[in-house]
Amino acid sequence: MKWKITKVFNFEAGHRVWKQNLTHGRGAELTGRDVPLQNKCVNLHGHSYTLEVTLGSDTLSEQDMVMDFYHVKNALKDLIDTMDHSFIIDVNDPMYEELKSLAEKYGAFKIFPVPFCPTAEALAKYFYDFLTQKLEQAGLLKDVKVVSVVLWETKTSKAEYRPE
Ligand SMILES: Nc1nc2c(c(=O)[nH]1)N=C([C@H](O)[C@H](O)COP(=O)(O)OP(=O)(O)OP(=O)(O)O)CN2
Repeated sequence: MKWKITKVFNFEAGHRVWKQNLTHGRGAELTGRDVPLQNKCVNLHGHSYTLEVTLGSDTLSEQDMVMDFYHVKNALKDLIDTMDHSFIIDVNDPMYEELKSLAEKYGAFKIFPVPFCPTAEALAKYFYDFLTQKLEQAGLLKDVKVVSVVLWETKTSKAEYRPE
């Protein structure tokens, strides 16, 4: 694609990687047996997420833009506002029902249910699919595509989803 633009978003959210399995998961062979393994990401914890959304096009609009950054921001604004300060939880997580009833009982925290373990990889795809659907609904997909979504979970860890 000839042009690419990137918009960056920040939000805070909690989650837990209930599927983390450092002992038997992919790559376990790379960590020495003598290293004490702690699946610390199964704990409820939070991140200051940074989301980088890249759109691309081979043509520019009448305004000489791929798309105004303002519109990119607004396409994701409601979703980001909803996820901000929420607890992102997999509906398949064994703790889901209990955490959901706690959230309902006390009304003290909002949960954001998703149908997958909320790793950075899976969340990056979630944002990709959401934005692609928005572009499709607006009839924009013939001109503009989502090129990639990068999600920073910590200062040292990010995941990228780029299907092509
Ligand atoms: N491939 C993935 N691995 C891990 C994910 C993930 O989404 N994808 N997530 C986690 C945890 O959520 C964790 O909070 C982040 O992991 P990690 O980078 O290991 O965090 P640290 O702060 O310990 O990193 P340091 O660089 O050692 O400070 C786990 N793995």
